[in-house]
Amino acid sequence: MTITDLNLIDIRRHLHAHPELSLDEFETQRYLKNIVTAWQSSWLTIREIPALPTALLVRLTGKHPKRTIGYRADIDALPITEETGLPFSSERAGVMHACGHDIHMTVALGVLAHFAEQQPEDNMVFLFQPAEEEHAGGKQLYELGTFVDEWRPDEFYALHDQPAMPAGQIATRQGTLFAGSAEIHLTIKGQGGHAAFPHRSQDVIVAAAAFVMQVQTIVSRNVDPVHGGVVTVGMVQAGNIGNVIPNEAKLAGTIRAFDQSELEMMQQRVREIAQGLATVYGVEFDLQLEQGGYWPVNNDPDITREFIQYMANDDEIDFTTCEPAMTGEDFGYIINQIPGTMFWLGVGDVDHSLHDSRLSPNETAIETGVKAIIKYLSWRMSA
Ligand SMILES: CC(=O)N[C@@H](CCC[C@H](N)C(=O)O)C(=O)O
Repeated sequence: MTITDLNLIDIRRHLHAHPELSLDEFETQRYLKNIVTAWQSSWLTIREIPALPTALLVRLTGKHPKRTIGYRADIDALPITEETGLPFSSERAGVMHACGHDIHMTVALGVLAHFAEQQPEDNMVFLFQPAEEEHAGGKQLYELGTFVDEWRPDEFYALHDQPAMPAGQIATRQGTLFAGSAEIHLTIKGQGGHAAFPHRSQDVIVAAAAFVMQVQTIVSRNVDPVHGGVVTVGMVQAGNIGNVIPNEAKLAGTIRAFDQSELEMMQQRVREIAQGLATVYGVEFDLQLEQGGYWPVNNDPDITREFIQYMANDDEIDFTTCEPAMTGEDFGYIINQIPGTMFWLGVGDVDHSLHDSRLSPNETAIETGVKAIIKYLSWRMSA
C-alpha cells in the first residue's frame, strides 16, 4: 500500500477487528510494519526491539533538524467481549479494542504518512508501543535503553481518545492530566471444605469480601479528601459451586492518585490491610503490587503552553482545556523522563465510556485528529 493509497478508515477497521492483548500484539505489529515498509521514503528508518518484539519504532530524518520530536501510540487491546454489533467487530473472542488504541494507531499512521511523504524539518520518532493496559510497555522500553542517541526524542507527544468529548475535539491541561496508577494482584489461600462445616475451613471468600470492603476505607480515611483517589477491585474469582468453600480466591484491582507519593502511601495501606486480614481470617495472602509503571501524566509546562496556545488559536481546530482524570497511562512514565504533552482526542460516543464493551468511536475524529496534529507539529518544527 503506497502512501497515496492509504485508507485510514479501512486500516482502523482492520485493527479493530483484530485486537490483541498486552505483549501479544504480534499480528498488529506486523500489520503496521508491513504498511510502513511499503513506503518509499528515503528519510525513514524502521527499528524493532528484540527484547520487546511487539514494539515498532519509525524514525524520520528531518531536513534541518533542531530537535527530535517523539510521537507515541499504544497498540494493545482489553480482555472484553465486544457488544457493539459493528460489521467490523472483533474477530477474537473475548478481546476488544475497548480503549480506542485502534484509533490511536490509525491517527499515528496518518501523521507518520504525511511526514514520510513531506520530509519534516526536525527529526521525528514514532513509537507504536505494546502493553499499555498491563505490564507497562512504556517503562519496559525506556528501561531497555530504547530512547538513546538518534532515537531519543527531545519532546514526546501522545493522545488518548475520549468518548465523552465531541468527535475531533482536542483537550489538554497544564499540570497533571491523568492519575498515577498501580495494579493490585492478590491470591488468598485457605483450607476449603463443605459449606455445611465452615468451622473446619478458613473461608477465602469471606476473607476476599473483607479485603474488598476494607480497601475502600483507604480513599475515605487515608487520602486527603481534597486530593482524591481511587481503589477499584475489578476482578474476583473463587469457587465453582454454592455448597463448597474453595481453597483459593484471586482478586485484581487498581489504585489511583494524582501524586506519586500518595499512590505509594495507598499501596502501603493495601499491604497493611492484607497483612491484618490474613491474621484475622487465618488464611494466606499473596499480594503483588505493581511498582511504578504508570506514573501520573504530568504535562511539561513549556511544551504544553506552546501546544495549548497553538491549538486554541487555530480557528480550524476545536480545542478546549480540561480537568484531570483518574485514567492511568504508562506514557506518564515516559514523560517523566522526556518532557512532553498528552492530550485527549474526542471520539463522540457519550453513551459509552472507555473500557465499555459497546464503545463505538466516531471515525470522523481520525481525519480531524490527524490534520490538527500535523498542523501543530509542522508549526512546532518551523519555530
Ligand atoms: C486510559 C486507560 O484506560 N488506561 C488504563 C491503564 C491501566 C493501568 C494499569 N494497568 C492499572 O490498571 O492500574 C486505565 O485503566 O486507566
